[in-house]
Amino acid sequence: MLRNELSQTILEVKEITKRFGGVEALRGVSFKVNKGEVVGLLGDNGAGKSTLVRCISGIHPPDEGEILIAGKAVKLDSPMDARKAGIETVFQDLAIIPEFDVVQNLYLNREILSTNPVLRWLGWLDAKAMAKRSQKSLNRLSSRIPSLSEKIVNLSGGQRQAVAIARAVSWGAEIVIMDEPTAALGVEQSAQVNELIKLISSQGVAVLLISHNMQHIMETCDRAVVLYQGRSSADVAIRDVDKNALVSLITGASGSLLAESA
Ligand SMILES: Nc1ncnc2c1ncn2[C@@H]1O[C@H](COP(=O)(O)OP(=O)(O)OP(=O)(O)O)[C@@H](O)[C@H]1O
Repeated sequence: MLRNELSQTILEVKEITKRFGGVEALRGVSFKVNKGEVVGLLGDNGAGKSTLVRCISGIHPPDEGEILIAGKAVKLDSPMDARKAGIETVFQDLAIIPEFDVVQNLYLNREILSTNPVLRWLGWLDAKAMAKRSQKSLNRLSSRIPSLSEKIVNLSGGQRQAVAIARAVSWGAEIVIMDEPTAALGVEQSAQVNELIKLISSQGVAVLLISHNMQHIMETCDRAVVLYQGRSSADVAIRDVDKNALVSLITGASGSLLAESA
């Protein structure tokens, strides 16, 4: 049974430390995320959440510590390294181009070239193949995007999130990190994003969710990891806490609460 549990750990962050000059933004942070699990990454302003996400996304190399994917230590020197390791990050700006349509955004920087050798040589894209695969990615997310040829600029905030999440998943992500995915959304669209998160986790994709919205965390996450002044101060199952307890952990009022085995 222990072996089964271990084999389910998709991401492990081990004793990560990151300094910026004299500022120690992360001080030996450790936690695990299992396959298909939704874990909230919580912490007050300046606690170290963004720095930790940047370390896991290959943007900031940590000064000390290790990142393991499926039990194997990985060196993430660039966002491409992280992507190759199965880590996709959906940042708040979503990194989508509003003037491009859904398909163009799903295939940004990884367009499929035409199968015809001459057209391929000329750099022609296989629009049909891209549209087919895009539809598959979006179907997988049961999304309500009206049309693949719709420009992003015409989509709602929730639909844009769906496109960004679909792209992350269609790149074969084992773990998707989402930075405040519902911050700019209304109630109904937030609920749709929550549904998407639950859907991809039910398909085995792990999600690390940064949010200041306790309701969102309570509704969506299985577990929460709390950072306090650059340290992991709590690792709790959501079923064991309520909103007030989470807030106390974030503000440091409850002290440290680390699970024996996350
Ligand atoms: N590039 C940088 N250079 C210097 N200091 C930095 C840099 N990035 C982050 N820090 C510092 O590291 C600490 C952690 O910041 P970080 O942005 O990771 O926190 P956070 O939890 O994401 O906060 P917020 O919720 O406000 O975004 C802060 O003291 C911050 O000032």
